[in-house]
Amino acid sequence: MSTPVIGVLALQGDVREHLIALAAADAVARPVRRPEELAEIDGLVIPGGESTTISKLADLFGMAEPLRERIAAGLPVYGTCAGLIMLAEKILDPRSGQETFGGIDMIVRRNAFGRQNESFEAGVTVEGIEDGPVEGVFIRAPWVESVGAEVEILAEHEGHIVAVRQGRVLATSFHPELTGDHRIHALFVDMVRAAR
Ligand SMILES: NC(=O)CC[C@H](N)C(=O)O
Repeated sequence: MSTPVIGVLALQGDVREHLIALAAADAVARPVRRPEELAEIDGLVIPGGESTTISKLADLFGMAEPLRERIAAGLPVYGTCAGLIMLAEKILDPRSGQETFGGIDMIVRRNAFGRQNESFEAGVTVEGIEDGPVEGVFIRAPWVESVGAEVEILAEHEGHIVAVRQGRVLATSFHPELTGDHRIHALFVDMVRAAR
């Protein structure tokens, strides 16, 4: 089978780190900014950054609606941090005008672990990831406040949900793309392969 092509939503955030991690996990990775580029990818990563900005730019670039539709139609997606927020059905504390793409039946709380200076790293045991915990880098990280019946909880940190999966959509509160450990990207690449 040919190598899957995975886009990284390149409106704002740590796009480059995801491109590198995906390539290391044996995918063809490319930045995606325009609606027509969605037709050329087998899966999509929504990076970490600032979800209010990503939301605004997605509207401006005409990406919000096409993306919502592709995700609802089964496009495999992985969101980290701000990307996790963009995949929620509901944000507890949205900024005005902040909208999400949906994909996971969950309610998230932005900046739940504290502000920038309260960023931290911690080992996180993730369901389905072998060979020990991953290094969780939490930067103004959200947590998942609650999930619907279809959502699998893959990891918790201090009693808060920090990794989830619903069908072909995966999300983590933390940033594996910043660690050089590509196991979670490899899991996502496997999900994309299985969906083809
Ligand atoms: N590291 C991050 O992606 C931070 C997310 C940011 N706090 C937001 O609400 O979008």
